Amino acid sequence: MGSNSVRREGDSLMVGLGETPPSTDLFAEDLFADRVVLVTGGGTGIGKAVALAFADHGADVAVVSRNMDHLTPVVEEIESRGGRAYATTVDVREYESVDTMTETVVEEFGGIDVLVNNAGANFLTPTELLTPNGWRAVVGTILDGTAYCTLSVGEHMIENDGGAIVSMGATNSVQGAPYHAHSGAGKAGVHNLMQTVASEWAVHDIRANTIAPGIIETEGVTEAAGGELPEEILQDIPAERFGTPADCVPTVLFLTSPAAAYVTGGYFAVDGGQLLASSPF
Ligand SMILES: CCCCCCC/C=C/C(=O)SCCNC(=O)CCNC(=O)[C@H](O)C(C)(C)COP(=O)(O)OP(=O)(O)OC[C@H]1O[C@@H](n2cnc3c(N)ncnc32)[C@H](O)[C@@H]1OP(=O)(O)O
Ligand SMILES: NC(=O)C1=CN([C@@H]2O[C@H](COP(=O)(O)OP(=O)(O)OC[C@H]3O[C@@H](n4cnc5c(N)ncnc54)[C@H](OP(=O)(O)O)[C@@H]3O)[C@@H](O)[C@H]2O)C=CC1
Repeated sequence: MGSNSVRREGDSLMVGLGETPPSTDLFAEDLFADRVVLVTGGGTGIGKAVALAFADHGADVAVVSRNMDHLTPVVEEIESRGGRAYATTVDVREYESVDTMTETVVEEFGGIDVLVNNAGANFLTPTELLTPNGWRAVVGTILDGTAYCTLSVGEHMIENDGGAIVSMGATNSVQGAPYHAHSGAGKAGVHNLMQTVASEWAVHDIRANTIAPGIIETEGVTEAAGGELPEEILQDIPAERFGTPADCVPTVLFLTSPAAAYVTGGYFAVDGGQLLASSPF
């Protein structure tokens, strides 16, 4: 535990930089009762943790991605906890596929109240080695995918009296950094898109916000980093640890709940302080 933590022994509601408690210790059990939540990339990593948490708070949850093998276990897990869940495949880079996904989920659950644009892709590469296809694979998933899901589900939300959208950005969108040309540009676009949507769709009772995870330990980021997260990175993280999917969950739940009714167009880093400047001394 870092020296800046305030923590009492055995107290799960500590305030500080320790572990994030399970959302069920923080939010009402029925916070999302009668709500339908769609999580893209909901079969792995952060998306899976978010999908399970929404279900724990009463939501009907749809998880979508390209590969059913990732999704089926999440549906089974939610159903085993007594919730309702549904999975369907989608490639968020293809608008037709996205529109079919929206129709299918609306047909299954009768509507969509919350959209979590979580599907993502990344790999690290020197910019001069980035091929047009590599650019498209990443920017197509991050930016086109977020835009297509927002347009398709947004149309439905506009017709149906509102909703809340949260998109996963990344701290690498704030300033350029080596090996992130595609990912950084795509994530910057995601935040800008959420701000525009927030400004235009407030009249439709739709809120849109961006969450920027720092480095969250998942199989996806480990693969994107080339198989291992270098420990040296921890020197730049005041919390002195990598994040976990559980660290991202409460911010997603807060931003899509009525507690955030006046919060839209925002950018929320969940990064253990990674974006803060390092000491000049
Ligand atoms: C160390 C700290 C890192 C901090 C990063 C923090 C910011 C963000 C983090 C995250 O987003 S973590 C989550 C990442 N999760 C994933 O990436 C999971 C999904 N990943 C994928 O789907 C693939 O890895 C993919 C490559 C991103 C997409 O796969 P797809 O099947 O669509 O494409 P391919 O046909 O395999 O390849 C397309 C194109 O891209 C080139 N390419 C793929 N991998 C690499 C690589 N590691 N290095 C360089 N180039 C790569 C591939 O060669 C193809 O291009 P062409 O050869 O056809 O020109
Ligand atoms: N982990 C981290 O350190 C950070 C993560 N983020 C962002 O958070 C989000 C989740 O990251 P994380 O959990 O680590 O990543 P994962 O790799 O675990 O998750 C990515 C998910 O996106 C899905 N996906 C990828 N491409 C597509 C596509 N074309 N269509 C539909 N679904 C797709 C994948 O499922 P499938 O293969 O079945 O399609 C997978 O479930 C991403 O947006 C990521 O960029 C941002 C900053 C840091």
